[in-house]
Amino acid sequence: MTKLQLLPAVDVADGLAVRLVQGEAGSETSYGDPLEAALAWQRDGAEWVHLVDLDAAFGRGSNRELLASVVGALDVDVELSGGIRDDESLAAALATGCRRVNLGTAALESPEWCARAIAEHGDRVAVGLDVRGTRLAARGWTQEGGELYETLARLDAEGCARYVVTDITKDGTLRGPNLDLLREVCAATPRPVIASGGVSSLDDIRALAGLTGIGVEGSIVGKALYAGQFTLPEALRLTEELA
Ligand SMILES: O=C(O)c1ccccc1N[C@@H]1O[C@H](COP(=O)(O)O)[C@@H](O)[C@H]1O
Repeated sequence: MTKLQLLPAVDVADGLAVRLVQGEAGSETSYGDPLEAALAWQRDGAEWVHLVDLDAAFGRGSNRELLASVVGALDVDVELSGGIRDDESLAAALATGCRRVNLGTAALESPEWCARAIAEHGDRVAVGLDVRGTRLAARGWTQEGGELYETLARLDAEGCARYVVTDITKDGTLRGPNLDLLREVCAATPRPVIASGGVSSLDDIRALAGLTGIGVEGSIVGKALYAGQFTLPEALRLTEELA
């Protein structure tokens, strides 16, 4: 079995590391300094950190300089997302030295711009497919963004290298990942998929590792780590054992 990558999440709102429930603004629990959180994941053995500017995703502000300083302080790969929607924000995000950026709203609202970004930057661009049922969500998950499988077909045709698939209804709930959704998305695209939303236990990590053969490359883990459901070293050890 291929080793499942784990991407501990650091979502930032108003300068603090937070976790939301189902992406709802105002539902956050705060976990302090984002740099401390990211460095803790790195010390615990993370090979990736998933770093999100929630204020930029909601269109209510920006933590751009803070996130750039977090990326600069880390030695591990960073997937950076939130508010990357035009040439200027894309250039600034890539200039942080992150390994890749994750486009959400722009992939749905500015398909031509997104296609150009994919063509220019290859696998430094992933697209986040934030899903309720089979409908996509944009702008901090507050706006309707079209049909999942139509969008996936379009992005595949444009050469999108990778997808980050979040079941919004699971995110931050500790209710387990949506394995059926992941199976369906993997059946619909040949490109690798990063799973996101709902991970609550080492059994969930085991179940996700069981999907590497069909295209699940990794999983974002957020609330479960912050809430102490398991530790990152335990989860990393499990992915090694299962590989
Ligand atoms: O990650 C979250 O918990 C989250 C919650 C609510 C809205 C967005 C969220 N995250 C990520 O934001 C980017 C999308 O940003 P944009 O649409 O490109 O500005 C994407 O990674 C979402 O998964």
